[in-house]
Order: sequence, then structure tokens, then C-alpha cells
Amino acid sequence: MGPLKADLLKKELSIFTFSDLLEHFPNRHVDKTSISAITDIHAGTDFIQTAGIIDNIVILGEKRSKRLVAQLRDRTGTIELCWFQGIHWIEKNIHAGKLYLVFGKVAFFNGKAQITHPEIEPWVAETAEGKNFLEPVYPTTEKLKAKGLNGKQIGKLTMALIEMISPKDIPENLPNHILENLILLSRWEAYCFIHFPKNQLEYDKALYRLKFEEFFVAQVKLGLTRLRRHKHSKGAIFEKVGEYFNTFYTKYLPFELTGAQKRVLKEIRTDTGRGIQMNRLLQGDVGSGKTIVALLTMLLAADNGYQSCLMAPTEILATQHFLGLSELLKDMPVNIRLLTGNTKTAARREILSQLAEGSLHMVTGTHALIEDPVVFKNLGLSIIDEQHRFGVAQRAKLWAKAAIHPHVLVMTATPIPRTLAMTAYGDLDYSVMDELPPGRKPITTVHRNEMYRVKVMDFIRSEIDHGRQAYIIFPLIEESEKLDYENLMDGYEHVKAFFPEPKYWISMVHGRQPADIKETNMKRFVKGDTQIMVSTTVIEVGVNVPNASIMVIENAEKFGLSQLHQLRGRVGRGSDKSYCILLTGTKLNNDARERIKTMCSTNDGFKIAEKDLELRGPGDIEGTRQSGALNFKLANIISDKEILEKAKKEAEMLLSKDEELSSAENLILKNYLLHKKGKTVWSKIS
Ligand SMILES: Nc1ncnc2c1ncn2[C@@H]1O[C@H](COP(=O)(O)OP(=O)(O)OP(=O)(O)O)[C@@H](O)[C@H]1O
Repeated sequence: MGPLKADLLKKELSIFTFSDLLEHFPNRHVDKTSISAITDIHAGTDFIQTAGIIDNIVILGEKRSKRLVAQLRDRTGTIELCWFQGIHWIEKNIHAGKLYLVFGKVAFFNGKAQITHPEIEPWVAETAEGKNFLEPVYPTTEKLKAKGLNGKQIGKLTMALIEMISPKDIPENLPNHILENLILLSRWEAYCFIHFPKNQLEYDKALYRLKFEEFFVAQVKLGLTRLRRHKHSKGAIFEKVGEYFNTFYTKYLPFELTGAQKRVLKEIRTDTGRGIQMNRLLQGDVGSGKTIVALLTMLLAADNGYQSCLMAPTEILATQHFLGLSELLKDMPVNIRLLTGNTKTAARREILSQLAEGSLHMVTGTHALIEDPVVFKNLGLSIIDEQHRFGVAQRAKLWAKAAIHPHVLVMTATPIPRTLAMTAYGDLDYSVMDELPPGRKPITTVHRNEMYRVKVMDFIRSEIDHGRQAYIIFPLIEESEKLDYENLMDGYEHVKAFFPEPKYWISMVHGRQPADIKETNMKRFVKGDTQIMVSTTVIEVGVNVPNASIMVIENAEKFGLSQLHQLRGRVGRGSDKSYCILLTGTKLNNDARERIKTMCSTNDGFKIAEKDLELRGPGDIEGTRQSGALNFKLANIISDKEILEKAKKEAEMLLSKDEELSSAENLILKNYLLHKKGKTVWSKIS
């Protein structure tokens, strides 16, 4: 290939090396032996490959609706082909009366079938017979096509490359027993057949092998990271359950723990008792009772002479945690304080000195906790509420505050889909709390459009008149803060008109308010002085007002699923029957409709998390974008769930038997990790 074309390949497709070319996988394959008859096209037909004679090539319309239309005719019928772009090229290159092979997506207009922008090529008899493999179709770009590097040319290059190399150029990296047990193709075969399979089965096998390899290698790397931590990160040993824990547990714990809470505590006890730093992700559904698990772990730390801290992402939440924990601990000899950006100088000085001399057992707070002047005497445990908002760097900063790494317990606000937990967070151990405390009544969720607003307000009124409280939430779309604000103010005026003072009182909380105003408004609602809370999503996480039994979410179509679930979790926390009303416009797109439908059909955060992942795709889930853990070329954590499960199981089995990868059979994998991607992991381990 000449330098010009080579340059284009680099620029357009990032193909720099032979291996880049080998990993430029085809989108699909053309099986020239399977051609559908035009008459077989029916209302449910999706993609089709067909062949026939082109006829009636005409250009219709003006400007943006300008298009080239042609008829494709076979022995059974006719279908319309249509192009809006590249009209001149098509006009020059297709000829009436000639035979063509066509592939594309079928759409129906006024009951007539049509293929827009089909792939089209002359149908030459030899192509069908001369080759003994399915023809690959490669992704390419318009620029490359214009320079003669269409998908076919890329196929020719790839073919030339595969003919040039031999199995030793693509050595195996999976241990033999895995290849045998799972009946996988060898690596070399997989690369050949993913490009040029003889039939669909061969292609499927190649694809499976390569997807498995991607997941497996990633799982081994995550497993090694976990093992490395277990081996090398010493943690405080919480060996005894003492006075603090026992007194609280027997005298002051206000309820019986749920089975899930007990199980998680046991996992935490095992983790913290063996001298290795704990790094655990605690996933619990909204309202599953994570706070008490956090408190019991902090008491365990205190029993063993260690300090602990609980960090929350916002001032409101940190304060709420502080108030909640202080209330629970009010009859215990435990010293707990709150440290945030707003803590007054004198109090701050006192807290800092108590932390340094060790007389403060527990501290809750915000980012202020990881500011430089904060020095702990012996921090043994950090609990982080809501991992999305604290980056890895911030966590590391907290570790630096102790001679040995403090145990870290990260609590998520909503569940993470299982496959995501296995990949993006796979280096953490994780616990799941999938059980709600007894006596919770499921929240009834309904969807209403704007036309029902008055009825919705009447309903709120009747609930308030029975002593309950209500949230009315407005969306916050970052791009247009001003519009959001106006929207919220409009909404507030509306609500006020329905609920006039002095019979009713309304709190309003939004991001533009100074912290103290926000807090006062919040407190009035928590105390029950106001019956309605009009707010943007600042109340999203963790707010606990058990008497609030109604939540109205305005413009619910603008929220993501996990956010809706998190918001809804603010009600249903007391003993009253609770309601969540999703108000939307009258026109909804398919995704929004699906989200609303999901919310109305289930209260299960784990199911909602799966649906969220399915609708948004892994790349869009908050906090995972930069993690790199999801950069798979072929595999997809949603559609290839089963392969992922299998790869994880195999990786765990392998590491449990040979964590140094030193057996003769595993050396090929070790070498692969060393010389390819896993270098950092290995160089630190051995
Ligand atoms: N085992 C239990 N039995 C009864 N009530 C419980 C139990 N555990 C927790 N609770 C109560 O359930 C409510 C929710 O608990 P908590 O605030 O810890 O939930 P959470 O998991 O942090 O949820 P969120 O993320 O929604 O705030 C609290 O009022 C708490 O007192």
C-alpha cells in the first residue's frame, strides 16, 4: 500500500499496525448463497439481502428532499431503492438493465416497501461461486471510499495479511484446559474466521472465542488487582467486638436488623478482622437501611481503638447523617462531630485538635474532611456515601491520612447493574442489600399528563389534610440553569395558588440558594412546619422525612431511570401508604415512555438498574465513562452477559488455584499480560 493510503488508514480508522488491521472487525458478512426473493418482503421484514435488475433510475425533489430513486426487480416483484446522499456517484455507477446485489433495511412508506441507502454492488456470477467463505463487510468512512478504500479493499488487505502470517504470529493466550472445557477455537483460528468464515457457525464460534477472551483477560486483571491489595495493603485489625458495639446492639438499636443487614455486617467483620485493607462496595436499594450498617461498623472501629469518618457528597446530607447518628448515639459515650466547609472557626479548631489527639471517635462531613489541615490520630475506617461524586483521587487522599490504609466502605445510593459491578467496579469486593425493612408498604406509582394537574393537586390537598407532607420536584437541566430557575419559580407560584397561606406552608430548596437558607427550608419541612417541599433535584439523595407520603415529579420524562428511582425513594419511608405521581407532557418519545412504564411497574431498584443500563448503554452510566473497564472491542456487557459470567467464573477458578500464574499451562497468559496490557498489574505483583 502506498504512503498516502496508509496515512488515510491511520487518520480515518486509527489503523497503524498489522494488529490494528486484524482488529478492524467486519460489521457483518454477506452470504451470497442466501438471497431473498422480493416477494418475501412483508411488514415485519428488517434487513434484507436480495438481487435483481435495476430499472427506472430517476432524480426527484428539490434541495433537501432531492433524491435518486430506482426500482429493483426480480422474478417475483419490485422494490424501490432510494438515496439522499451521494446521488451523483450512484447515478454514475449504477446502470439500468444490469444485475445487482442489494443489502439494506426495509422501511414502508404508504404501504410500499423501500430500502434507503442500500449497499449495492454488481452481481457477478463468479463472486458467488468462486469463493468458499462468507464475504466480510468492513466499516469505513466516506473519505476512504473516495480514495478507493472501500470496505471491499479493506477486506483484500486483511486477506493479504492473513495469508502472510502463521499461527505463531497470533500465539494462544488462554490456558489449555479452558480451551478444552469450553470447546473454544484457538486464537489464530478465531482471528482467521472472524474475518473469513466458511459459514455462520464458524463465524459465531470465532466471535464467541474473542469475546470470551476480552472478558476473561479483564477479569483476570481485576482479580489480580484485588489479590494485590489483599496481599500488600495492610489494614487495621478490628478483632474484637467490644463495649461500644455490644451496648448499642443490645440496648439502643431501635429495630431488629434485616437478614441482608446481618449478612453484610458479617462480610464486613470478616474483611476487617484479618489485617488486610477492606475495599468494599455496599449496594443497597433506596431505604434498605445502609446507615445503620455504617454506624455499627464505626462502633466496631471504636471498640478497637480506631477513629472513623463518614463522608457525604453534600452539606445537607452530611448534616443529616450527623443528626441521625447523634440521635442514635445520644445515650452512648461516643464523641461524634460534624465538619463541613461551613463549620465555624472556633468549632473547627476544636474538632481538628480532637481528631489529632484521638479523643474524637467519629466525624461526619463533606469534602472538608480531606482538606490538608485535617489530621487523624488513627483513622481506621472511611465510609463514603455515594461513590459517584467522590473520585478515586479523593479516596486516595483520604488513605494518605493514615499510617496504614483505613478500611473503605463505599455505599451507593442506588443499585448498580450486576454486569457493571463485575466490570467497572470489579476490583472492589461487593455486598448487596436487596431486602427492605419489614412493614414497608410498596409505593404506588402512576403516570399522569398535564391535563390532570388539577386532579393531582386535589389529591395532594386531601393527603395533606390528613396530616401528610408532599414533595413536588422540578427537573434541573444543566445546560440552561436560567430556564430551570424560571421553571421552578413558575411552578412555585402555581403551587402557592393551590395551597394558600396560612392554611398551608411551603418550603422551597434549589441549587442557587445560599447553604443556610437551603438548610432552614429543609429543616422546616423535616420538622413538619411546612407541608409541601418544592424543590429541584438537590433533595435527590438520602433525605429522610418519614411523614412525607406523596411525591410529584414534574416533567418526569426529563429524568433518567435511576434518578427517578432515587427521588421516589424519598417517600414510602414511614408507615403511611405512599404515592409517586409522574407528571409529563402529552407527547413522549419511546425511551421516555419505556422509563415511565418501568417506574410504574416496579419498585425494585435492581430491576430498574438493569433497565437503565439497557436503555442507556454502558458508556453513558455515570462514573464509568473514564474507568476504561468497559473498553471492549467486541464484547458487550449487556448482550453478552452469559459470556461475562462464564469468563468471571473461569478467571476466579484459575486465580484461586494459581494466583501467581506460574504453572506451565498458565505461563502463556502471564506472558500475554506482561507484554500486552496487564503490565502494571504484574510488575507490581511479582
Ligand atoms: N432493620 C430495620 N428495621 C426497621 N427499620 C429500619 C431498619 N433498618 C433501617 N430502618 C429504617 O429505614 C429508614 C431508611 O434507612 P436508611 O436511611 O439507612 O436507608 P438507606 O439505605 O440509607 O437509603 P437511602 O439511600 O434511600 O437514604 C430509616 O428510617 C431507618 O431507621
